[in-house]
Amino acid sequence: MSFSSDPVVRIKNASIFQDDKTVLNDVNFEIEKGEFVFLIGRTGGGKTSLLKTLYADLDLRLGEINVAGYNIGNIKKNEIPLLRRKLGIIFQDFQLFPDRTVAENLTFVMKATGWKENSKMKARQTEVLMQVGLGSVASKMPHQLSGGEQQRVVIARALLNEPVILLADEPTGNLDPEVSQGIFKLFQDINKSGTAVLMATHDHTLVKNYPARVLKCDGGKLLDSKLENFELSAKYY
Ligand SMILES: Nc1ncnc2c1ncn2[C@@H]1O[C@H](COP(=O)(O)OP(=O)(O)OP(=O)(O)O)[C@@H](O)[C@H]1O
Repeated sequence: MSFSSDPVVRIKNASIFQDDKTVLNDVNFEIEKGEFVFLIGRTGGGKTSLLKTLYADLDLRLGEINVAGYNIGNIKKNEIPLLRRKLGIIFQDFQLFPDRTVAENLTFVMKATGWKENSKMKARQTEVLMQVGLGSVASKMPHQLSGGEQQRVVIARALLNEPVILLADEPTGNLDPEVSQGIFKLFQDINKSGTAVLMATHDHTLVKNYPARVLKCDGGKLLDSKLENFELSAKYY
């Protein structure tokens, strides 16, 4: 059972694996409702693996992880879609279907997560598209949108089910600096409205300019700026 004051993410003594290799050892942290947290570290340091473990894409073999009230260590296969309904996942692997309109892309996710009534689906789509600053793109194909607009649609899709936390892997990667700024501002706005954010990034300018808690994958350990000071400058990640 989960209570409204419980952290959104709670990790105790967990190890993160890729195949038989331990990527991170003895990971411990909590993320509270509405918190904003950066996840940094060198390429191959384990950011993506950690995020994938949180949404039950990688098995948890050691330690305890609780996400949005689900115990990831013993989650059943048929509970995984229910867990993911509570999360907004923004990953390179989850791009838009190129052969479907924006509305069809959103409808696909909604049907897969239990939405049935067309009128309600349409209303919610309009809401989330407005929230990400896109008024009139529902009937467009992804290729008719700029990279930044496509990323906004991906974020809108992640918001459809009012997630308690957004898990984002390099959401501003591959975008011009100015467009990245706009996307980052959108994450800030979403966070201000109460959704927690865990964002993996290599963009040291963002991390430097926006004071927030930082978790850093560093040599198989996860450091937490809440507990210790560490170097944030670019040359270290
Ligand atoms: N599918 C996979 N199968 C086996 N090993 C993998 C797989 N994906 C990643 N790894 C390994 O796991 C380790 C952690 O990789 P991970 O992708 O989590 O790091 P990262 O910090 O997200 O890196 P990047 O910043 O480049 O995205 C690396 O040594 C990587 O080679």
